[in-house]
Formats: sequence, C-alpha cells, structure tokens
Amino acid sequence: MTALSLKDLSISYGDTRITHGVNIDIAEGESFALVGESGSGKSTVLKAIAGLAPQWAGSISAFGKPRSHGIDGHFARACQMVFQDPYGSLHPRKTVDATLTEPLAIHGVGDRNARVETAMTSVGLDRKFRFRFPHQLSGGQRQRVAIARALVLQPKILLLDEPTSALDVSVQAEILNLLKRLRREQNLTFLMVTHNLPVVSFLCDRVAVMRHGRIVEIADVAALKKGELQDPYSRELIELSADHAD
Ligand SMILES: Nc1ncnc2c1ncn2[C@@H]1O[C@H](COP(=O)(O)OP(=O)(O)OP(=O)(O)O)[C@@H](O)[C@H]1O
Repeated sequence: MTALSLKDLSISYGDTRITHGVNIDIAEGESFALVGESGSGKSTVLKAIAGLAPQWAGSISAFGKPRSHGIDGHFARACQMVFQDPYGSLHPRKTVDATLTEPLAIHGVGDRNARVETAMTSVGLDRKFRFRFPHQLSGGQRQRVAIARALVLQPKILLLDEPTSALDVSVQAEILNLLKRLRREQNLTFLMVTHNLPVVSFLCDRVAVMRHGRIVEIADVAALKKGELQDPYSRELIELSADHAD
C-alpha cells in the first residue's frame, strides 16, 4: 500500500515558486531519502506535507486520503515531522512531560499519562527525565524527546529533516540506530531529508535527487551504493560527497 503520495506538487513562498511538479510515491514501511544541493527545495517539500508551507498546488495524500490545505488534524495524526535542531524545536520552558502531552491535548487524545510513558520508553528515555527542561538534557536526549513528541500520536509516517546533522558525531549513530529500530518495530514509513549519503545508505531504501526544485532521478539505494546513478547531476553530487567525507 502507498503510505505517502505526492502528485505534481508545486510549492511557493509568495511569488517565488520553489518546487515544480514533484511526484513521489512511498510504500508503507519504506524509508525514502531526499538529497540535493542546498536550496534545492528538500525541506520545503517536508514543510508543505507538514502544513508549514501552505502555498502549494498538486496533491499530498497519506494512505489514499488527500491532505486539505491549512490545518488537517486527521492528516497530522498520520504524519509527523522531526526537525533538524532539537534545541530550537523544543520549547525552552516546557518540561519533557509538557512537550509530549501537548499534541495529545491538541488532538483530544485520552490516556495521556500512559501514552507519554510509552513514547519515552520507545525512544529509550528514562522516566527520571520526564519533568526536566531541554537545557537539562544532552543533545542526543533532546533529539529523543523530539522523536517521542512526533511518535506520541502514533503516526504511520515520519518526516525527518536532517535528524542527526545538529548532533555531535558520537551521538549521531545512536539516533540513527534508534530510528532504524523504531521503523522496524512500529512499521513506520520515513521521508528523510539529508546531505549525508552514508546516512542514506544506512537508513533508506530509495532516494530522490532534487535540483532547483525538481526531482532529477529516483533510484534504489542499492544503485547509489554501487555508484550506478544515471543522471549526470546525481553522479556529480556523489563525487562531491565523497570528496567532502572526512
Ligand atoms: N520561509 C521562506 N520564505 C521564503 N523563501 C524561503 C523560505 N524558506 C526557504 N525559502 C527558500 O526556498 C528555497 C528552498 O529552500 P529549502 O530549505 O527547501 O532548501 P533545501 O534543499 O532544504 O536546502 P538545505 O539543504 O540548505 O536545507 C531556498 O531558496 C530558500 O531560500
């Protein structure tokens, strides 16, 4: 079954068109990466799906149900976003408990105490952190909170915007392993933006290469690993990435 479908998605900010006719179908349980140079529109695609870039044309559907423009509570419960910078995305004056309870309150979901506990356990956060504030947590713990906040509504799809790039290298692998485990255990579908091709190889099944707001190629990650991407720009991107690997 198709979990997430983008058809002819064109997104604008004001008079500026950022993406042009983006088409992606992601199967249930699949992990799909969006790569491409800075400014190519990758994050904008995630934002439109999450309702943060409201000026779009085309269609966005989760499990066959089209997203409406503006706030769409039903869609939000199926599809949640995790941002790059857990410090910036968590409210500094809200405890972990308040952060995790908020989406449940907004969506009128009961059984909040148990759900908060379950979400914390699933991301490997000890209950002693429940009433702590973001500044009392490490970067990795903060990103676990951000992932728990996305999971607390039990969505089927996670939008991941560079979920490890703001973290220390030593913590990145922990979070990547966590995402891999969560996907397996909860049969989640991922759409992930990243600059990091090793992350794509580790976590993803397919990859779309974006340039100037358009998809130039969609390939299996197996082809990426074998250096078999077809489009000249995709090949250039891989070479650049190899040159910058340290
Ligand atoms: N809120 C906004 N208002 C106007 N223009 C924006 C806004 N956010 C992003 N843009 C512009 O949209 C274009 C695409 O940005 P986007 O963040 O989607 O690119 P990206 O491929 O995710 O890049 P990066 O890898 O650097 O995050 C850029 O030219 C950017 O300047």
